[in-house]
Amino acid sequence: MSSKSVVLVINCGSSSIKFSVMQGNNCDVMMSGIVDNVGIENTSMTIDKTISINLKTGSYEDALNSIVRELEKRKLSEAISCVGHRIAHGGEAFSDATLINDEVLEEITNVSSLAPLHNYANLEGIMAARHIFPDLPHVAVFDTAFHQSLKPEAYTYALPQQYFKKYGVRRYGFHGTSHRYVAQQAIEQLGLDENNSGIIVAHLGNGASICAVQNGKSVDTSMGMTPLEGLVMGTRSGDVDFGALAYLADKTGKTLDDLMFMVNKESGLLGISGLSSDLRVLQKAYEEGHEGAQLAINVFVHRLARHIGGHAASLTKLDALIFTGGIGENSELIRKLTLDHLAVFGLKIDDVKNHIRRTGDAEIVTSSSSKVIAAVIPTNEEKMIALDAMRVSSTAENIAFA
Ligand SMILES: Nc1ncnc2c1ncn2[C@@H]1O[C@H](COP(=O)(O)OP(=O)(O)O)[C@@H](O)[C@H]1O
Ligand SMILES: CC(=O)OP(=O)(O)O
Ligand SMILES: [Mg+2]
Repeated sequence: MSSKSVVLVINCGSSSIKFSVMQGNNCDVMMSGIVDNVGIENTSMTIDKTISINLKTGSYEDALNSIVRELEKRKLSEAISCVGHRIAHGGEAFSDATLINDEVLEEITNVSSLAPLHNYANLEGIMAARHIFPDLPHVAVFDTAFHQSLKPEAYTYALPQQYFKKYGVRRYGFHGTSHRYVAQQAIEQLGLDENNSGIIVAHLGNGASICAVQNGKSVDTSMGMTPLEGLVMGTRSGDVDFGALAYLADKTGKTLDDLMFMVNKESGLLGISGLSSDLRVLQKAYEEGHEGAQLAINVFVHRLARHIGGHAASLTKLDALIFTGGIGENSELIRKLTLDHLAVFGLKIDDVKNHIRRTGDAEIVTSSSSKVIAAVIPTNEEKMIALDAMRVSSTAENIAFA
């Protein structure tokens, strides 16, 4: 491997580290993997979806060191030129990817209580990686950055303004790296005009959100101050009347922590179906007539369609609706039910195109008479993070990526 020509991308979750090593010139993936159960029992690493290794349970740094040993075996660690880190929340401080230094770390720490489930783990990853690779540039890529273009009317909660001014309580939005990547791909692959286009991206994974993209910029999004607002998700409730939760607290004696756990971990597809948060399981049960699975999928689709309709109102025109994420890319059923629900916008699904296996490029799933195009575009957050890491570190450190 030629010297300094690859990028390491790290995404530290609450108990996992996802990583990718990419070639700097074309972002081809040379190695990728995940360490599961970091800091708990049964820590294990899976590499390239095929190799499974049991690890001694330890800290994030121990887990990262195990990853580095695997990189060394493949003679990749010497070639790393920069490290890109996914950070969920950047608050109002960051509207673009940023080279990490002590000041930036402090800023990230300051906003981390806004997304505690994600940011503290992200921070642990940065600390460990900086310790292991002290001489490399580390770049933070924020989920929230793409949504910093939202106007006050889109990000303001109708609460007393003092809470925004004093505590930063406002909508921030998430999955921005995915929305940005997919919107760029949609403009390129569907031949849209970057300066006159309206796109809605539906990122549907375990976490799910909608983004309205006008002329390449985010103008509205369904997640809020935390990644809880908006769509029905695997285990998250999405929108719910706060009055309902206050009533529940009163009736059951549940504390705020109990309720936070319920709406984040026990709700969504899992809570409604009583069966699973995994859409593959629910689809099978739906076909077999399981009432909970049918209700969960119907509520998911209803909420999704309603948010798509609402987000369309934040655009000046609607050219395309793009499905992405594990569900958006793979679930023929969810796309079919959602597009049928959206007939009011003149969307018409083509069942044959919707059924065709995905290839990696934009694939249109609507018929030629549909007033709006709907397409599937696979997301690639890791690639976007790698591109950002190279862009930011090459400017800052004068590195050329061959
Ligand atoms: N072939 C498939 N058909 C339907 N749903 C799928 C399929 N493959 C993955 N999914 C769903 O995608 C979701 C996970 O999405 P993903 O984007 O991988 O999640 P994460 O947000 O954790 O990255 C799960 O609900 C899973 O059931
Ligand atoms: C912000 C967020 O919801 O992320 P994820 O989908 O990875 O949970
Ligand atoms: Mg994902």
